[in-house]
Amino acid sequence: MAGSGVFAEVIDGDVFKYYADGEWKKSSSGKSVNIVNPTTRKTQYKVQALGKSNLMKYELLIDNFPTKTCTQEEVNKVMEIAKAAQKSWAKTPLWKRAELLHKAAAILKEHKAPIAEALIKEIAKPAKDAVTEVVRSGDLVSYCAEEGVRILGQGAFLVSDSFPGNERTKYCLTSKIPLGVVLAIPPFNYPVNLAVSKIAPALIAGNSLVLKPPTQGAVACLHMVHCFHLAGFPKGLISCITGKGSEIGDFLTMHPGVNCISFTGGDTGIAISKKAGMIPLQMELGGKDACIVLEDADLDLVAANIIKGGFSYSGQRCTAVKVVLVMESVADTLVEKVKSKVAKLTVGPPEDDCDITPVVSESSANFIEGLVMDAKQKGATFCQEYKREGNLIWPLLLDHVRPDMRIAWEEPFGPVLPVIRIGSVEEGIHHCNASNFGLQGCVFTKDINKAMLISDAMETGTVQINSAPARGPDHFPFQGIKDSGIGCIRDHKQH
Ligand SMILES: NC(=O)C1=CN([C@@H]2O[C@H](COP(=O)(O)OP(=O)(O)OC[C@H]3O[C@@H](n4cnc5c(N)ncnc54)[C@H](OP(=O)(O)O)[C@@H]3O)[C@@H](O)[C@H]2O)C=CC1
Ligand SMILES: O=C(O)[C@H](O)COP(=O)(O)O
Repeated sequence: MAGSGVFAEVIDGDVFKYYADGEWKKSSSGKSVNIVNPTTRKTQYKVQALGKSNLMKYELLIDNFPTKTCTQEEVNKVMEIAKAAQKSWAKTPLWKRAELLHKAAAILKEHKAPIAEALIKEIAKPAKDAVTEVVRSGDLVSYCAEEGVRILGQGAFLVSDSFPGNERTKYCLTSKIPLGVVLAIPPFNYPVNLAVSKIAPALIAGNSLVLKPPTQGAVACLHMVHCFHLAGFPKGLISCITGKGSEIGDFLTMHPGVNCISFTGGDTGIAISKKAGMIPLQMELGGKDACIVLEDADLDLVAANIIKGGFSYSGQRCTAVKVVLVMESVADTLVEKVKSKVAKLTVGPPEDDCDITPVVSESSANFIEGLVMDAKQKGATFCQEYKREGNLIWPLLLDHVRPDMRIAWEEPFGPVLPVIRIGSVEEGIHHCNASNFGLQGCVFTKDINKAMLISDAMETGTVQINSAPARGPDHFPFQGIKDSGIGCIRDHKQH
């Protein structure tokens, strides 16, 4: 159970502690943030928080750090310690860094049950998917350790006479060096996996790491961090600061002690990019992944992939299929096939491992409902009746969606999928490229030549051919373009 057994020291009374300097601590702010269970809509957990009063002092802090409240001091201390810990970590042999990461991965996988439980309670992730997220995260940590040893173990040797006008009078040796303190901010939908995808590469490369977990998902993250603690990483190398992003986000992202920010989330990432100073940024942001369906496509395969791509974790994936662009001549058949599969999706609590579970928050459910009502008002065809109870929204396919509807462009992050009927492939590509997002997309056709041409024409980081968009397996390159991200490995088309 979360907060018990080896995790007992992570909690004090009913409030989870934050992690700094190799210890679990209570913030002297005396404040906590409630984590609301999306299913029961009641407080499930509490974590330490920076209070509003700290935020009011924020401007003064940015100027010259004169007025310190306790929690400001706590964060500053974390940054100071992280810097010091990084210096000696960078001198720790690569193989030793890898050894510790392998150990953390094993501990993480051993303790998957309580971490998965937190994912079920905090973000309503279906039970099996919650376990998968933890196991996949452990595997990713190990993979980073293995690859890191190889990649970081290599450098380059250059000689001067390979450049015109030079004699062989100079040699150049290069190797990869750490950045320093990396600030990692993952989103709610994969809090553990998208945290370790930042933590493991940063650590193997000799950086220290300050994690600001998403509020929904914070308890799962704290448990994950404890696995790194149990593995025996040096004090101060990893810290985990909890609190609402809206309250502590600016303070952290503009902190002078931070040397790199790795962020995954929504538009917040664009705001951070504008505010952060001249430091490397890695941004994995939203998407409006298009699924282009040609006349010759295997429609059973398409329907199965639309269900998997559009409705897994209730559509709360950046890589979810978020708009279907289907040729008019096969649209009726495809919509019927998808409709019959939607009818088979189970709807209910994550504990029962239902396909469709409550979305993360009431505000998220309200936002989704707003998109649905806009589409209704503008004449979209509802393939199912719209139904909502609390945060639980039944899966909904909207046919005959037109570009003047918000759902044609906006990311619902919920189990609602628009279908736009197109008269030509060019029309589909045009819609895809008119989006401000460019994360992934997919194309379904039996003609590989057409598939390659269309995937080249789609302005997205990745295009899957005859398969739904997906980030995993986790070692595949993953990069969004336009408003979907910067700073990751880019320009890959998967087939
Ligand atoms: N491209 C990709 O790889 C992925 C992208 N996403 C995208 O993430 C979004 C959904 O995730 P969601 O968690 O709602 O995204 P948000 O952008 O709302 O939040 C992401 C993280 O940022 C924190 N945060 C909030 N405000 C600030 C701030 N001012 N400064 C710094 N940090 C802040 C949040 O903390 P708190 O929770 O406390 O508010 C959370 O940890 C979708 O748009 C989705 O497409 C999701 C997964 C993968
Ligand atoms: O939010 C997301 O979409 C995750 O990064 C998805 O990972 P997956 O596509 O491998 O499930």
